[in-house]
Amino acid sequence: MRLSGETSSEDEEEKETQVNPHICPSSLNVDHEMVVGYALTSKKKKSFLQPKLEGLARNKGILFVAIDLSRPLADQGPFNVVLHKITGKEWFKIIEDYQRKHPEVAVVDPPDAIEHLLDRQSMLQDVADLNMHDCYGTVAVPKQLVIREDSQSIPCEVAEAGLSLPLVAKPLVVDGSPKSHELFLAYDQYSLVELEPPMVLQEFVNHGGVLFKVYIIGDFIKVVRRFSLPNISRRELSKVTGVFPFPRVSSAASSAEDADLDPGVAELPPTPLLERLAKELRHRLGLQLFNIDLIREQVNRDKYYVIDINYFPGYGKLPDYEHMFTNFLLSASKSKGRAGTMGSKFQLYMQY
Ligand SMILES: O=P(O)(O)O[C@H]1[C@H](O)[C@@H](OP(=O)(O)O)[C@H](OP(=O)(O)O)[C@@H](OP(=O)(O)O)[C@H]1O
Ligand SMILES: Nc1ncnc2c1ncn2[C@@H]1O[C@H](COP(=O)(O)OP(=O)(O)O)[C@@H](O)[C@H]1O
Ligand SMILES: [Mg+2]
Ligand SMILES: [Mg+2]
Repeated sequence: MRLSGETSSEDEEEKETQVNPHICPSSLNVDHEMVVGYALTSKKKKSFLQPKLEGLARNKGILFVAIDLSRPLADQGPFNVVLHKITGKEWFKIIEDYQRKHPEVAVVDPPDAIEHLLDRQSMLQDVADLNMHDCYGTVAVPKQLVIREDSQSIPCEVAEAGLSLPLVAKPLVVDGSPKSHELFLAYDQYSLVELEPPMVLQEFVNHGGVLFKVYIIGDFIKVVRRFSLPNISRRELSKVTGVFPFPRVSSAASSAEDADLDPGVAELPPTPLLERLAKELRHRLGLQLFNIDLIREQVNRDKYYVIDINYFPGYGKLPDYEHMFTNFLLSASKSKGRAGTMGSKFQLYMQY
């Protein structure tokens, strides 16, 4: 279905996407199949809700409407789908209450499932439990240790846990703040006392300097290559001491898609492995929108490690995300509608 009065002219299409997002959808004179309420930070809105996405969505009968955080959610809508990426207990409670009162709405995703990804220890727990050994490769988590307080005890704890150097030190909590992405490389365990807990210490894995970002949008999977930290040789390790901050090496600006890479490094992970990993994690995490940072061990090329999982990542930089996302929204809304008559327990299973 289309918005009424729609024409094929690009200019008009552009104008129509500018519909005031604060207008109550029921008051709009439009013929839309579904309304998607969204609560996103201005940064996320800018990177995700691009005119091309809004235009394509409108052609498929999907209208995006901004949720006004200063007004009760119950007074807004009606929505078929609610998309959100706002952290904080207050918002999580609002969205949970809303889902209880409106089981017919597909809330993407449930706050308790998102919360699981806000801590770098619980984030990787489900991968550790996966037991993926015979699927064109093995998928694991690098050995890691959580330090909650008292940095003086770190050298002992690292030795007791049997962690091998070098280590990557990552803030335990991931809340979208720049601080939660301030990571360090540690060449010796004694220098770790300089760092500020709470943090995770994770074994560094040589992986040829390229990382795979595996994007999941419901049933859709898309993988891209990004540059990452280069290998660290034994020689370098024996000569260097200290902890060193490093910048966001695998951001969108570090795409390795067009780089002239060694074929052994560039080769994408096997599709069956990615499909199984994505399916298992969707099910175990109870999430539809996330990405996985995956690296392949340099020496043992059928060994993969998940090092990071991000909720509602930067889809806007993914080629063709508009098609995948709009199709996902249509199916999320439909499966919720179908399952709505079958009781809420069943709805969850219907989505996987
Ligand atoms: O933790 P890592 O692995 O770095 O993942 C980040 C976060 O998902 C960021 O989202 P948020 O800031 O909401 O946490 C996202 O930024 P955008 O939302 O601006 O796209 C980044 O996109 P890239 O910049 O494409 O990497 C993505 O790489
Ligand atoms: N265990 C590891 N071994 C090798 N490189 C790693 C490891 N952990 C992180 N990195 C590198 O550090 C980058 C950032 O780490 P990540 O855990 O993804 O944190 P963030 O949430 O800030 O993206 C990764 O993209 C990768 O380049
Ligand atoms: Mg990452
Ligand atoms: Mg991350």
